[in-house]
Amino acid sequence: MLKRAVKLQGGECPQLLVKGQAFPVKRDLYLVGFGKAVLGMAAAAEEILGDHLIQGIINVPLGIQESLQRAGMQEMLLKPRSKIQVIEGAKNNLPDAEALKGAVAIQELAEGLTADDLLLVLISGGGSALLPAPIPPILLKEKEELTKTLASRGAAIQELNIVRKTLSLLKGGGLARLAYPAQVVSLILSDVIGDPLDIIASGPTAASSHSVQDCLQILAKYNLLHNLPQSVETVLSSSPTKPNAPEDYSHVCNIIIGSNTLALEEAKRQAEGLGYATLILSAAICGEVGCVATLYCQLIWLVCLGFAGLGEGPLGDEVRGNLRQLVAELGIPGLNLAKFLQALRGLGPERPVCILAGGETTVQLQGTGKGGRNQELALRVGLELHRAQAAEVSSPPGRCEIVFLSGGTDGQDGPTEAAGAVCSLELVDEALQEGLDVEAFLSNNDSYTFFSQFQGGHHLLVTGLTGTNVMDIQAILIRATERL
Ligand SMILES: Nc1ncnc2c1ncn2[C@@H]1O[C@H](COP(=O)(O)OP(=O)(O)OP(=O)(O)O)[C@@H](O)[C@H]1O
Ligand SMILES: O=C(O)[C@H](O)CO
Repeated sequence: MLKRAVKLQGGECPQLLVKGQAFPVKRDLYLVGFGKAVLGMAAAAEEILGDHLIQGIINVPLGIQESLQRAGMQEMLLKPRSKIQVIEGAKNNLPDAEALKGAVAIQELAEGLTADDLLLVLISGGGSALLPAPIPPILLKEKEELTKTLASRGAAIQELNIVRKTLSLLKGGGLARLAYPAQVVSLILSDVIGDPLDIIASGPTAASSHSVQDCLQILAKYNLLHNLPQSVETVLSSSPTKPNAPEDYSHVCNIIIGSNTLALEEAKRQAEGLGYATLILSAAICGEVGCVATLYCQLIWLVCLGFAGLGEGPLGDEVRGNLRQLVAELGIPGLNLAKFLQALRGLGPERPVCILAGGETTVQLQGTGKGGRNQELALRVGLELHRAQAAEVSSPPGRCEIVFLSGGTDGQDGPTEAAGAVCSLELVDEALQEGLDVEAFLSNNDSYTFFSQFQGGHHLLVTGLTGTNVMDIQAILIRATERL
């Protein structure tokens, strides 16, 4: 994605070109980065920048270089004798001493820049844990404990990162302020619904749209306000001790070079190239995984009804009513369901249909099994389709072939080596023939174990680390299997 967005134009005064915007490289070009996908971004950037790059520092997840090396993904690794220093840390996405060391090094580099320098900042998901910079006297351990407790109490990423920004020297625009007066150009892979610049990796180069009040409200919401460490009380009660620097961000340009929306648009182009009539439902799918599975099943049923010429009848009306209720329950931001359903009406059985969507579901873990939200979603869709078919007491209206895929774009899904999984209408029956009870696996959140066993693991989606991280993607393929 970075190679598509970034070019360097040489000459008397080199220009960094990013998605049509030009930034003069007046003197020296520096690079910093932090996030799960930043190593691959830095490898691409290094190739483009060549000798123009003076120095770089990137903070990446512990062990990522070794795992990419083992996977033979050389294009995601820096060249030998690279000018970019790599610091690995934040094991299990939690800030640690190594990540703190890297954050200090990045802070020192930024503070030393002049008005003639250009700082390229590479940001991706996982960046918050990889750029810890607690405002003194807050200790790293205190900040880590606070954010871990918030997460365990169900705080959304937006809430987590508002608290992180308030307690950080570098988040919430702090890095950009420290880099002043250098030109700052941030290249961002968004892993947050809606691509909010000041929430992605806690917005180190974006003006924060939140206040200490917002932070206090979040801490109160999760019953944390009255047992905070003294250091956190001190910071919250005094005006944030950010370095004196201009409040304006005219020296900063934040550019999203990868997002779920961009990924879905590319997937749409690919699907249409394969002959599918393709629609994008949303890049903001959110909510409990079971409810989202029901939403997808109802959508699939509506397409099958349409193929059978029953879409405009009472059955179709019933399904559309269910969809409106589910979308309202999930609270999917920006989804215009009426417009989507209107577009769906235009699809007939003469062409196979592809429905694309993306975002991040939530899974309330009840069991002790192994899995991820994408594998769980695929298994739940398989079960929902089976139940809908049983309720229809026949095969789906109009005899359709259905395939559902859900995958994490970073190539990982939960603590497994799978990125996600694929299911079909026949999954539950075929599993039963192998003695596998889908409901039992789901009740134990054990989707990985199921897909590893079912049909020799062929329904597991295993991509390896992809070098990007723009949340999760779902693809639904529906084909009429007989002339209607
Ligand atoms: N056994 C399981 N079954 C279903 N979902 C699980 C299971 N174990 C963990 N999860 C879910 O996986 C999610 C963690 O996924 P993952 O490790 O891919 O990190 P992530 O949240 O996607 O991080 P990033 O956004 O940086 O990639 C958690 O939200 C958790 O609910
Ligand atoms: O690092 C983070 O804050 C999350 O991945 C959201 O960007």
